[in-house]
Amino acid sequence: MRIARFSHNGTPQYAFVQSDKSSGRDYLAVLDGYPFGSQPARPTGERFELDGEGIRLLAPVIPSKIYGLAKNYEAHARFMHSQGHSHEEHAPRDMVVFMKPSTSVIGPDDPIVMPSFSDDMNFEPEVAVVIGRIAKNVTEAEAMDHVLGFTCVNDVTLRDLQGSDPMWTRAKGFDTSCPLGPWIETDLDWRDARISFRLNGEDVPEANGTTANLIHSIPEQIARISSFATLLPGDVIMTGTPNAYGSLHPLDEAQVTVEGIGSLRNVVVKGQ
Ligand SMILES: CC(=O)CC(=O)C(=O)O
Repeated sequence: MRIARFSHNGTPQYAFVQSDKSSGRDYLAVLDGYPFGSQPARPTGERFELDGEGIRLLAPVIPSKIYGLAKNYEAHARFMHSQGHSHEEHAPRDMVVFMKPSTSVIGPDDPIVMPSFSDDMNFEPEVAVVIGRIAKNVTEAEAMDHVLGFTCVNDVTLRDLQGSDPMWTRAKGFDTSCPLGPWIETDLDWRDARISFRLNGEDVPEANGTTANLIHSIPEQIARISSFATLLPGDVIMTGTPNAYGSLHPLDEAQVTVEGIGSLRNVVVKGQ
């Protein structure tokens, strides 16, 4: 099932994304509430065409917290090293977790604003986990019961500041650094979710990968993070960049695709 957050003439609402087989069109079946918690939201009967007038998809959640995994794929760790962005040739054995603030989140088709204080902005396509139920000290075996679903994320990173600042707070936490969407897919094969990236409509095969190659699995990530912080409904975990990253410049179109979810598209604009 696909759960989208959208606005119709400015009012944000949740909906199931449904395909009408006879017309071949996609619809938003409006829900009577929030898709988290013990009372499941139900369709109200109202529906809109997905590409209808006045309809805009929004980031599927406004998380209280966004965690990110760094160097969670061996291919990515090796790529970072080959670019001179990391001293270590291999991925660290221990999990490396960082955060982005909620103000970094943007939705599908929202602009990524390249800050004037950076000359080196990179895309990082990833699978994002959306938490559905409070998770505190959960085991790996229990972890997936706390997940609502999955979405696409672009962990946009200012590589120059990642090297020069003592922390990654600016490099990974600036406004618009977390494009998220297009919706939450609840039925993903998360053990082998295929990630790909297109830049200005062209495939970037060296950025592609699959969650089958994760070093720390999704249940392991949830268990570890919930051992030091309470994960709330709507919180997001970015599971890691599978492979190469690359540069983004003003006017570039960045498109993250996860097979079984869909595509997240954003255009870069120059900031102040
Ligand atoms: C150091 C990084 O930027 C690595 C990262 O974010 C990743 O996904 O891996």
